[in-house]
Amino acid sequence: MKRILEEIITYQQLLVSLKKETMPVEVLKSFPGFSNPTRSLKQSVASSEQGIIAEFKRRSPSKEAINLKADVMEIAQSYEQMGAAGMSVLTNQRYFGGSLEDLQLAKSVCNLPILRKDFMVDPYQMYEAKAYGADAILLIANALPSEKLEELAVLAQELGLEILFEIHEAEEIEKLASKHIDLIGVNNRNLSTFEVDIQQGLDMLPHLPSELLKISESGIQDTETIGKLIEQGFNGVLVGEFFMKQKAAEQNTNNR
Ligand SMILES: O=P(O)(O)OC[C@@H](O)[C@@H](O)c1c[nH]c2ccccc12
Repeated sequence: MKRILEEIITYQQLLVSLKKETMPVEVLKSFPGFSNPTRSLKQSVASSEQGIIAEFKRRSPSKEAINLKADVMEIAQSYEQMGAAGMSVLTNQRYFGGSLEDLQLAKSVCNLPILRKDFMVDPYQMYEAKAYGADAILLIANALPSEKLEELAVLAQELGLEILFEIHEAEEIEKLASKHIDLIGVNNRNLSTFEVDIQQGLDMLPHLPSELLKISESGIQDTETIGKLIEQGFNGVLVGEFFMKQKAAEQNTNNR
């Protein structure tokens, strides 16, 4: 069942071992991004009405093409104009058609806090995230053992990166101490079957620590659903495909 997730993790580990050779941590530390102050995603979500984290995603394993020709700078600016609280950028090339350069470009053209959306498996990726301008990173409960999650979280915090901790089942919250969590993401999509169940995410709300900011992630396809999720107790939402498809449709009409 966990096949695709396992495949991605194995691939990530291999990729990281190659990158460590070509771009050592010492080099990453010399990137200008390293001295950037953090734009707080947590504060931005907390002070925003709907806490929208808008995602940049060209394709995905569950959908293939979403918006292959998307221009990251244009979209970053339009997300900011639309009033998003933050932007999530997929940096995974193989499965999502994204890159760290996309993240760097997004960061450079808007003032939104930027989340590096990727499968984090190694401390190296924390340095990389910081170097390319991320303000926050994603840690997926289901992807790693507790000890590894903690190791990555400690380093991320040392580097000034905030943490969005993603769970799919309420019990997974126990895999990482809340002192390491800035935002908790409830993924409505099962990463093994790709099935989406927004109600299941809503049902988890009473089981989550009340002091943490809660984000409903994935499968949100209209503004009514955003309103409903916020009304029922989420502090924010993470929306990718819906916005990226809208942008693709706008592009088509403009080019006609
Ligand atoms: O495009 P959607 O259905 O609105 O979903 C966005 C986001 O939640 C999704 O991309 C996502 C959630 N968790 C992830 C982990 C890795 C990669 C991607 C994701």
